[in-house]
Amino acid sequence: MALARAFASVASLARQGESKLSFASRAFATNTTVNGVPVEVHNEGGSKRVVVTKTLPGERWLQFLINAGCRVEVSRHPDIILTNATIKQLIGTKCDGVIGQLTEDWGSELFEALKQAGGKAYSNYAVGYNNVKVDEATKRGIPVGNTPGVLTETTAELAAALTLAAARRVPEADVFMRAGKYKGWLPNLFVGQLLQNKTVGIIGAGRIGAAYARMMVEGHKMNLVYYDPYPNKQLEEYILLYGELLRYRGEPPVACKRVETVEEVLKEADVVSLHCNLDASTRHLINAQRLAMMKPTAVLVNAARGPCIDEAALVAHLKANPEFRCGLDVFEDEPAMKPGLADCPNAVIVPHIASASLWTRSGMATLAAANVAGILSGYPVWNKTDILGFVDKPLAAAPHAAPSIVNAKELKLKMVE
Ligand SMILES: O=C(O)[C@H](O)CO
Repeated sequence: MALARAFASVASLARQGESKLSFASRAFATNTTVNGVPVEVHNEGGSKRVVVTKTLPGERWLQFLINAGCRVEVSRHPDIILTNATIKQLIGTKCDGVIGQLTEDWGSELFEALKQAGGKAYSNYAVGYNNVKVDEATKRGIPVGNTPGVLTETTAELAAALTLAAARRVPEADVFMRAGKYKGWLPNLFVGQLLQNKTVGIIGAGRIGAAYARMMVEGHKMNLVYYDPYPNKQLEEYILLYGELLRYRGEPPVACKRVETVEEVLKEADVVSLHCNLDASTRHLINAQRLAMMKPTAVLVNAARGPCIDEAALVAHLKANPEFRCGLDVFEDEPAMKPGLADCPNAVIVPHIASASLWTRSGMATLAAANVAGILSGYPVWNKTDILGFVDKPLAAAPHAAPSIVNAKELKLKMVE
């Protein structure tokens, strides 16, 4: 405990030191326009030009770029989703690196513009990169960064929040209260589903899926059934040990089972949460046929990517099965919803906020900046799962590396040993 407290106070002192530094850099920011697009400029005299397409949270990320000698231009364009035309205006004729958003279309057009401007690095401000055609970047020799490791618990927590909110009908009850409809306690008012001792299913047992599974198994003593092409031995061992603890305490143990097909998860689980990447094999992974296999009282959660679910089929299923519930953080035609979804009281819907904790969003900014700064500084690629050295340690102690470059192998970039 004492050690943990000491560590926390050192980390907090380090953070205070950093924010003093960064207030200074914020104070020196100036506003200008680039090809008609308003931008905020930091470290005006920096020799490398880095464009950031949206304002990012936190301060530490800026220091990574400034320390690497970058002039940083942050777009102040009022549109929430920038068009390729606007991004090309921002890139202009000389640009060394870009930090872009998951809402942008990073394909041949933008990577060609970046290449023509002398660009050497791109980082997505996200762990997912289905908006990036990585082969188009690789073809042009441009490393592509992403931000793994800081979203895990935050995203899993939101998936768990959606699960509970859907199972226990929290938003419906909230709306009812605000409408002044509550006239007194009733045995049948907003009766939902108990999770304890039921079965949670996950599709995709990577970092986020496993964190969610642990939360649901440990928090609610649920059994786990999962589908993933690869077994997650760590997760299985964790649940086995937790089961042993329960057995030792005289309680029924929890069980964990990996199955060969998505269908087995859907048929067996009371709650199913998606934690897969979006690619051709997972587009409409959940369709009308598979929805029909699920229990009529099941809860379906998606904090991965919208197109993993055929959303029109889901709307039809929600309407036909009022006891079926879903919790959605992402949508097939984001930011739009399929017609009818907003009218389904059995759907809990939030605007892609699974990673929206301050620590995570600041950490994502730091990793994205460290990716671009690292590549522009000629550093090797970190290629390890422990990225806390970039986000939580004093800045001076951060590794001299680019934390996560998804096409590092294809580009034969040097890795940290
Ligand atoms: O891929 C990501 O990083 C998330 O979807 C952002 O919330």
